[in-house]
Amino acid sequence: MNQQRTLESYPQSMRDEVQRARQEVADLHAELPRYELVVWTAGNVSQRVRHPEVADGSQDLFVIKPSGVSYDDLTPESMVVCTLDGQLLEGEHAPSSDTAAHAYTYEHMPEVGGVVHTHSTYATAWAARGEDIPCVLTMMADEFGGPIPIGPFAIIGDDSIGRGIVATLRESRSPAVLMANHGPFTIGKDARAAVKAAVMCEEVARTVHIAQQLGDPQPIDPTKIDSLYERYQNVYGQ
Ligand SMILES: O=C(CO)[C@@H](O)[C@H](O)COP(=O)(O)O
Repeated sequence: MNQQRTLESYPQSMRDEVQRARQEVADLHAELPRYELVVWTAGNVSQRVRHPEVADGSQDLFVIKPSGVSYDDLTPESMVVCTLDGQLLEGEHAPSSDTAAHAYTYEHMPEVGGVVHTHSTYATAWAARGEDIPCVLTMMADEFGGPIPIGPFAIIGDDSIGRGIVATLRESRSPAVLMANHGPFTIGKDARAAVKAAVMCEEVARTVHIAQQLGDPQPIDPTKIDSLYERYQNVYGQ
């Protein structure tokens, strides 16, 4: 009989990594209301936990927010641990309603270590319009390497949203996708990078919207976008 796996069946090194991820994901959720990216319980953050002894990723897990729990009540202990097929492995609460989307993204993009979903106002307004955010700011070239793409309309409940995220982001350098009529999903090497992408996505969505009210924003030459992206991704910072 197929034994129901539990976290206890993983080595201590993995359980230690899961505990660290619980703390990081709980802490990072505070950034979403702090940057006014969510209202009530909307939005969610997750982080992949790579199995230290199985390099092919097949035994990775991820830690995600519990569904519908107030941000004020989120703690490391309330976070939910899931397998890459989106099944609950450990947790007292039901996982986020977007768990399938996060799981599909981790399963099909092994380089992704963090996923974030928000309903931030300006990015979601662009998602409602069904239009890519054009790359007219150096900050967009830096962080997104080009336009922020629109993804397909997909209804929550199966892996449709995840499929749309992966299909869109595989064709773009952007770590953000605006799922049509829904809102932004972002990815990163870890959850903190995905949260940063969500913050920057909302910032440029607002600025480009304002620019369009003032006139016609001027596109940036693609070679300049490449140069800006390479610098920011490989030189900027410490
Ligand atoms: O977009 C949706 C629902 O359409 C979700 O992202 C909710 O806004 C947050 O759900 P939980 O993570 O609390 O289940």
